[in-house]
Amino acid sequence: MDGDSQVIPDIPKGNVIFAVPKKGRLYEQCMKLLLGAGLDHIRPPRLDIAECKGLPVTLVFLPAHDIATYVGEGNVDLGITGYDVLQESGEGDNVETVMELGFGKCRLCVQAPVTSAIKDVSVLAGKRIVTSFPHLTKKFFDQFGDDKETKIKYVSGSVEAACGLGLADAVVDLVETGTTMKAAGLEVVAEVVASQTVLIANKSTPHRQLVERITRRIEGHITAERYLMISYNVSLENLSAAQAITPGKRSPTVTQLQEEGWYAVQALIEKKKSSDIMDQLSEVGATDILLFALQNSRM
Ligand SMILES: Nc1ncnc2c1ncn2[C@@H]1O[C@H](COP(=O)(O)OP(=O)(O)OP(=O)(O)O)[C@@H](O)[C@H]1O
Ligand SMILES: O=P(O)(O)OC[C@H]1O[C@H](OP(=O)(O)OP(=O)(O)O)[C@H](O)[C@@H]1O
Repeated sequence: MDGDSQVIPDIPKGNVIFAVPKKGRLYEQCMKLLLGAGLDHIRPPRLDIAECKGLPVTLVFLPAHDIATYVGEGNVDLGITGYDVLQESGEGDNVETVMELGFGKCRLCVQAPVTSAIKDVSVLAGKRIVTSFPHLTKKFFDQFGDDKETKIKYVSGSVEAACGLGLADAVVDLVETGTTMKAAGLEVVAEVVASQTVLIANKSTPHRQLVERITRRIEGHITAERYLMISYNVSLENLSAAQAITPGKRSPTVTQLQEEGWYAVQALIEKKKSSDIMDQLSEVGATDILLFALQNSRM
């Protein structure tokens, strides 16, 4: 891959080119992630390109739906987009999924009007389907054989409106909470693919070391967001019960206190389980239970 892009000029030679969504659903969380990973940058007004401070990384802001194609074709080294977009792009052979990022979770589903009461998705083979994911949709309906050629039409957004407007018998669209689907009088008939946001890299990037460094930074930030450090004191007789509640990522740190028969324990715990864990520790006799946020981490 050629480091100096033909797509956007003025990219310093040797820089990693990292594509992130320029707007839409994933934008805010991607910006938070970049900041947390120390990829500080200033984006000049109206420009879709920014240099990172202190690292040879150029950010390019692109539509989420195009990012897998750029990474697959090698114009860009690294990218953040939905797993659904990666699958739709057909670039799986050229792109490595480096890491799942834990947000943007949704399901690409075949949806039909509730009034049609379709339970078996195969009855939609050969019918009119509207979607923003035509390749995945074709692949899905191909399982029912070539004889029933399903008529797949692409629209760029508001897919849920297609049945009500008479353009489609069913749609293939994303579902998260189901609010959009229900409001349009649709229901899920089948799941095509489950998705979340992923960090992807071109398999032949010449910047492997820098890509790995950025990956470790993002991983460190995600761990710091997902975990808390808990610390407590516990007597020897209750130590093993308490340790079983807080096994830590590898193992808890156990230190003997000056007071005979008492120990201080520190361990990482999942943020979402922290209240339950504190209750359980208290129940097995732990005292002085404290929780600390992590600023950042490297595992
Ligand atoms: N409701 C949702 N919940 C969770 N993730 C979603 C949802 N809708 C979309 N996504 C994820 O975000 C990605 C980008 O979707 P989005 O609708 O923001 O597209 P866009 O092209 O970036 O923006 P826009 O539609 O505003 O042009 C999707 O491919 C999917 O992975
Ligand atoms: O299950 P829900 O929580 O309702 O989310 C699903 C909706 O979110 C996305 O659309 P978005 O709002 O991004 O707009 P779009 O239709 O223009 O893509 C997706 O295409 C669905 O329509």
